[in-house]
Amino acid sequence: MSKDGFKSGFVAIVGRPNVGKSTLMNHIVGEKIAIMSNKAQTTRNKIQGIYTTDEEQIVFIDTPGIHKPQNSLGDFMVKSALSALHEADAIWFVVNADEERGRGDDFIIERLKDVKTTPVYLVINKIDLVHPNELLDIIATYQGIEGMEWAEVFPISAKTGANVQELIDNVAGKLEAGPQYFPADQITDHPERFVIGELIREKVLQLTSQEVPHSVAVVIEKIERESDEKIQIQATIVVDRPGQKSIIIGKQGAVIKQIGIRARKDIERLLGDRVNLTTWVKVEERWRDKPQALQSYGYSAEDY
Ligand SMILES: Nc1nc2c(ncn2[C@@H]2O[C@H](COP(=O)(O)OP(=O)(O)OP(=O)(O)O)[C@@H](O)[C@H]2O)c(=O)[nH]1
Repeated sequence: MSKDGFKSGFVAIVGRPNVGKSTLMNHIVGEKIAIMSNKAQTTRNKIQGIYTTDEEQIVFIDTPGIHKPQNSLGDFMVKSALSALHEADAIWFVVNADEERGRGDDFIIERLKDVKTTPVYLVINKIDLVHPNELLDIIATYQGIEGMEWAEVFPISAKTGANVQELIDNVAGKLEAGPQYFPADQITDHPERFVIGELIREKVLQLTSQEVPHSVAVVIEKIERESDEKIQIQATIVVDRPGQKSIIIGKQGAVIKQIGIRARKDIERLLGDRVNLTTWVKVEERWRDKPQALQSYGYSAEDY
């Protein structure tokens, strides 16, 4: 649900193995991570954790494609990892204060140089293991790298929590107004389901301007892997008047076709896979008055 003044966005966390990404996630979102990482890996760009307050929601994503040596990657993997980075609102590049900058770090920095539009944070973790006097020298080894500019530099300790809240607050300050993609306390088997619905809903609203009220609901009926590189998604757009249905469908289906094309592009970026999206429009009169309908469309009664 969109709330007035609510902000949301996506933060991609990258860094070579063992720098403490999971520990950082754990510190930020606690137990929820265990639930997230137990989920079958249907997507390549995994949602790692979700941080929600009354004012904002940050969805943390992992882009495994960027961590692997290039020769073992298909073009598609690289592209999808990179497009996820471009689409994120911020990137946290996590390094280890206790170890020298190495090839694994440089490999990722090379990829990050291509990301021009998203702010990249240098997050120096494990500062509890080094003397504060050493910090400036450590930071210096990451500065002045040609073609790489850090939007912010944050020394932290994921283990003790030092400076982590400051890091979160800083990135939250950069987010734009947006919907609460996930319920604050509920992580489902398919955490992407809600976001996918919101992406489709957004396209409906964009393409029908004022003619279709914000109350339109999108139900994701099915998310199924069709092949190694393709996911089948079936969505139903629910409206409460036949007139709205014809607006959404448009002349000879022109509008619904555009909705599908635009939503599919965004969903592909989110999931890092190709998507086959089918959308239906259904009229359910006064669905918002029916508690049962509300529940099946993913809203709880308190939302209205
Ligand atoms: N002292 C200290 N140890 C830390 C800190 N953050 C993480 N560690 C330790 O570093 C090790 C690696 O941490 P992980 O969180 O598993 O690292 P990761 O980056 O998620 O590693 P991969 O899952 O392999 O990518 C663990 O033993 C952590 O306990 C920190 O701030 N200080």
